[in-house]
Amino acid sequence: MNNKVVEVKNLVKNYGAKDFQTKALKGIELTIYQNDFIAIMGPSGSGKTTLLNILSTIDKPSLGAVILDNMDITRISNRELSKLRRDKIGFIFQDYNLLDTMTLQDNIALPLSLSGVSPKACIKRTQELSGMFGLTEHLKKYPYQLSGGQKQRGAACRALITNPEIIFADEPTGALDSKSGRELLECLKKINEEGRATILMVTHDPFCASYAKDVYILSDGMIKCRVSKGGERKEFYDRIMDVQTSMGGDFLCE
Ligand SMILES: Nc1ncnc2c1ncn2[C@@H]1O[C@H](COP(=O)(O)OP(=O)(O)OP(=O)(O)O)[C@@H](O)[C@H]1O
Repeated sequence: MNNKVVEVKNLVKNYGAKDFQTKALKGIELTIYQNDFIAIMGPSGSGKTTLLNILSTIDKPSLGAVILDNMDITRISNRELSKLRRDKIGFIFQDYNLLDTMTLQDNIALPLSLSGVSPKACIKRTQELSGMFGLTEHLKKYPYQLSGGQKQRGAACRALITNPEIIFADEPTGALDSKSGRELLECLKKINEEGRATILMVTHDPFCASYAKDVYILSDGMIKCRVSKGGERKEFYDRIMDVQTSMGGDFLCE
């Protein structure tokens, strides 16, 4: 059995004051093991973003715990949080979040250089990762000279460069055309299969989710079911679609 990376215990999130409360998460229990590739799906308003924001330390829960490295990361100091975000967690956002004034190479290497790694080692690691993501010839370019797909693959390299314990991805293909989305997902799948990344992504897209190994369906702030891969991706996609249909239609955001 693989090691536990993140343990989510009885996570509750209520927004607003007592009389006008929205119960966004109603007691989520979830364990993420090393080398998992998990997709969280669910209808609009089911709590996906809320869950991801709490797991990735952007927001705090009303109740419950998120254990990473024997620490409850919902209760640590800001200083410990910065270190945790820098060393242990990688993020891939829908809109890339690359810095416009830096080349792709410098963008990818940024988390490493901030950690004080030598320029030579930064370049070596950047070249290795960017090669895996088909970006070698684009490293000297600035973000405005790159396609959306190239930018997002660059953002994935930046998320991976410190070898974080876990990568959180928020609709990573949301702004990409289908070909670029597929290229990104193939890269993430490969790096996960090689045992180099544990990934949790939120998506409303069954095609995107079918690249994961397990899909958790959120509904009304609770995990309603888990669909695990087993066979081929296409067969997994069909099963995800079946579950989606059986739960009353598609999960597309409005
Ligand atoms: N800052 C907030 N204040 C009050 N209510 C909020 C806030 N953020 C989210 N909510 C509510 O919490 C519930 C869960 O929202 P959340 O954004 O997590 O859903 P989601 O599954 O990510 O939806 P979508 O797929 O549309 O992005 C919704 O009912 C939403 O209206």
